[in-house]
Amino acid sequence: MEISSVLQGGYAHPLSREWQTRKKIDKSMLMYPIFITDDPTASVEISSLPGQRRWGVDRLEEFLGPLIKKGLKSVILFGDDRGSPADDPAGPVILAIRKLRVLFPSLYIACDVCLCEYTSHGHCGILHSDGTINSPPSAERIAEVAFAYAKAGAHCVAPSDMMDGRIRAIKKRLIDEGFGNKCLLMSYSAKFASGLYGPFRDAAGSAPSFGDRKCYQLPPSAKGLARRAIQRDMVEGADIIMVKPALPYLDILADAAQLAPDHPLAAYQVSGEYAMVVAGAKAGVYDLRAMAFETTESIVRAGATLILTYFTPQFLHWLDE
Ligand SMILES: NCc1[nH]cc(CCC(=O)O)c1CC(=O)O
Ligand SMILES: [Zn+2]
Ligand SMILES: [Zn+2]
Repeated sequence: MEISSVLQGGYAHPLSREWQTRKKIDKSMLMYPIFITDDPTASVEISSLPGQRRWGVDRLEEFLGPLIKKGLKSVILFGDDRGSPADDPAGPVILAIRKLRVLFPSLYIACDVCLCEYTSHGHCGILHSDGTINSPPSAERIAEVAFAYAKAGAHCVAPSDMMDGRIRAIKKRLIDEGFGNKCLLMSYSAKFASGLYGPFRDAAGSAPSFGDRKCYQLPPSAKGLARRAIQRDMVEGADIIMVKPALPYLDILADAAQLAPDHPLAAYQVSGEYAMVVAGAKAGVYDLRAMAFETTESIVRAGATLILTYFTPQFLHWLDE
């Protein structure tokens, strides 16, 4: 089947149908990033991300139950486990997907797909012996992991690796396996090599052990590359286009809204943006709530229909006031 003829994966769920329209910030636009660790009983503070924790599978009910009562609609799962492959059936992310589907049938479950949290070198793809990226097998491996998450019950797979060809490889794999009309494909399309991922790399244990990610994540000033990546991913079958980080890249978000007016648009307010807003408030520069709203409303104004943010629990509360 032609990749461009399969649209149903993008609106198979009531929540992904909501993301098809642009509007003011509301609870359905918030996707909460959570870190699943391999110790099932763990609940461990992440010092670089104030207020956020790593959670074991057995603790998810007490953690998410109250948030779902307040209106949490969706989460995106990140795993950290250098000792086992990303698609290990007993790995933390797959166990969490299965558990959440049973515990909270209405919760929309997206999964970040990458290799860096699971490889010894901490890079997002498979490397040649000289340390450069080997794209074709990387895309195939990423597609295999994405399919494993879809099969476990994920509503959405979201590759953050930035390997060339992975969107086509994943979409094709989902279609070939009969998941084309069930699982949404959200592409981290315009993902920049940013200094704002530091707290996340701490949390997920995914800092590269040598070198950096500049050969696959985009140079911060490369507007043209970002536009080409967005257009490429639309052609390859992405159901949602994402820009990441959010606040320093609002022009890219506005470009994406213009290049992809018919796609839902996601923005990732990343770990360093969150840490920055919290730190500024703590230093008395501004009020936390006011600045959380200002930054998020700016992201929506630039064109986002979906926001991945660590402020989600606080917004669920603030939006009720
Ligand atoms: N591919 C790994 C990944 N997936 C999401 C983030 C960043 C998320 C955040 O900072 O909140 C990163 C870090 C990176 O690429 O270095
Ligand atoms: Zn990742
Ligand atoms: Zn990665």
